[in-house]
Amino acid sequence: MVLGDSELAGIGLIGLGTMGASLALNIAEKGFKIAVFNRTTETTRKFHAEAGDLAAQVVPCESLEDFVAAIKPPRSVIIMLPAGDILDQQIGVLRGMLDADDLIIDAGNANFHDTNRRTKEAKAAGVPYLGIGVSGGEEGARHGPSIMGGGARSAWDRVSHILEAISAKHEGQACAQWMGEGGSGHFVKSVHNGIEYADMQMIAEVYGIMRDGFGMEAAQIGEVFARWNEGPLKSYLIEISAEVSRCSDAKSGRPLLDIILDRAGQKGTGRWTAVEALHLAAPATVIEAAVAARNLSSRLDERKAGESLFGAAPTALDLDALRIDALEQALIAGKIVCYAQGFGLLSSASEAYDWSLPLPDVARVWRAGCIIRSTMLNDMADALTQNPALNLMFSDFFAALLRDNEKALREVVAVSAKSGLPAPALSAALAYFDMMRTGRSTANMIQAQRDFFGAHSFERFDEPGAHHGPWHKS
Ligand SMILES: NC(=O)C1=CN([C@@H]2O[C@H](COP(=O)(O)OP(=O)(O)OC[C@H]3O[C@@H](n4cnc5c(N)ncnc54)[C@H](OP(=O)(O)O)[C@@H]3O)[C@@H](O)[C@H]2O)C=CC1
Ligand SMILES: O=C(CO)[C@H](O)[C@H](O)COP(=O)(O)O
Repeated sequence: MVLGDSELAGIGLIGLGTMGASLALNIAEKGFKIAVFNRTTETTRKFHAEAGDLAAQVVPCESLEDFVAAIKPPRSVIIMLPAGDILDQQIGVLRGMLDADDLIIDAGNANFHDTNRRTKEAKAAGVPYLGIGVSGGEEGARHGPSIMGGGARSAWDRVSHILEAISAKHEGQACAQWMGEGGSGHFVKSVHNGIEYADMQMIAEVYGIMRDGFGMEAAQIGEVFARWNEGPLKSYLIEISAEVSRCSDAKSGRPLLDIILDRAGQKGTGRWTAVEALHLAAPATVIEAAVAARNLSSRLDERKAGESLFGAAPTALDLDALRIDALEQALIAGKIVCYAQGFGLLSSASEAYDWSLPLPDVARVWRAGCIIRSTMLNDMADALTQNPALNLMFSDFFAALLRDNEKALREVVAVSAKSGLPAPALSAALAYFDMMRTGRSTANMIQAQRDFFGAHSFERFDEPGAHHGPWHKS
């Protein structure tokens, strides 16, 4: 296939799966001619055949050679494949066919350590590389995702007009931004996903209280979520929780939610976030609890064995013991804590990796297009603009909101604990809140124990320096 100059595409995309296909159509729709390639040729043909009016903007390629030849140099190529070795293999093959100034953009989810490595490898080879996080699922990719860029600024500037054009807009502002060097964009996306896990888990916990504690039907629960979506919790995840709760199964006529197996999948992004939080000693306990809850959910047989052994927890709640409103308020408080931890983690990483992550801009980029978009993120952007270094929980706006809702979080965690209804993420949020407002903690006991068994020393309130105890060991 030999194309004339005017027929060449301005950009290329490899991987026409859920995200890649939607992103390619979005790019085409915004007026950029795009060459596409997919491992399975049939998918490329089908994609082009179904592109409708946009087909003219798409150059379908059945070989990588044709794909490379179809893009105008210096080329920009987006790769939208599963994370890991697959990506390294694709980069390896592609790089061998590209020119030195051709830009490769990994737009899939990636462990930021891998992106750091790939960026270094690209730099050593003198070729440009970007790792960008894209959020919004299939719909977002098609009509406007949130985009978190990472890599050399000069490489970002080459394609920023395209990425901004295809991104979601919040009050006219593009939700696409360069976050910093190397793997920073993928790190921000990873934390986005960690927060996504935590938001989803906390919603699932209040769903459990309504289902198992209050004995509410899925449709009734859906009405509650829909109502909450008109208040401070207004967000995409609450909106879709209402929708999935109200959905019926065509086959059985039952609520679809009631026949979905309670075993959560995961592709690893939440785990990457939790692992990195531990690595950086940044408390992200709500995210960690959410990742653990997914891991635990997959142990279906073990959970069933546990139920046979210990009996299911007594779950029936006295409706008077808890108000539905308290669940909404608990979610508000839990959400604030979770985001405070998420932004704290970003701040720790920014310092550790010398990134200068623009935290207010992270909040801004998350306001539209992405899975965790919510009205609260607008207030977070404002609070972080005032003071990006301050724990979000301590900002005037969120401190006031926490004061109003903390009691309900405590009430919900206490009642669920007493009733045997698991609420690990909400409990983690409450424990963090309580620890963060305890000036005199119990770590003096830990220090004494450490010094006792390992001569690790401790500090004193009344004297500087390192001290040892007069421990009498037998
Ligand atoms: N789904 C989502 O909501 C989101 C996904 N992402 C990320 O986007 C990326 C793509 O995800 P998604 O579109 O959902 O995935 P899909 O499973 O829908 O598509 C995967 C794509 O990768 C191709 N592929 C798989 N294995 C190979 C291989 N060994 N060599 C070459 N091509 C291969 C597939 O080609 P073939 O047709 O030949 O199988 C297909 O085009 C991932 O990194 C994911 O984490 C990011 C944000 C949201
Ligand atoms: O990045 C995403 C959303 O933002 C993807 O949908 C991702 O796959 C979600 O993570 P998991 O599969 O682990 O639930």
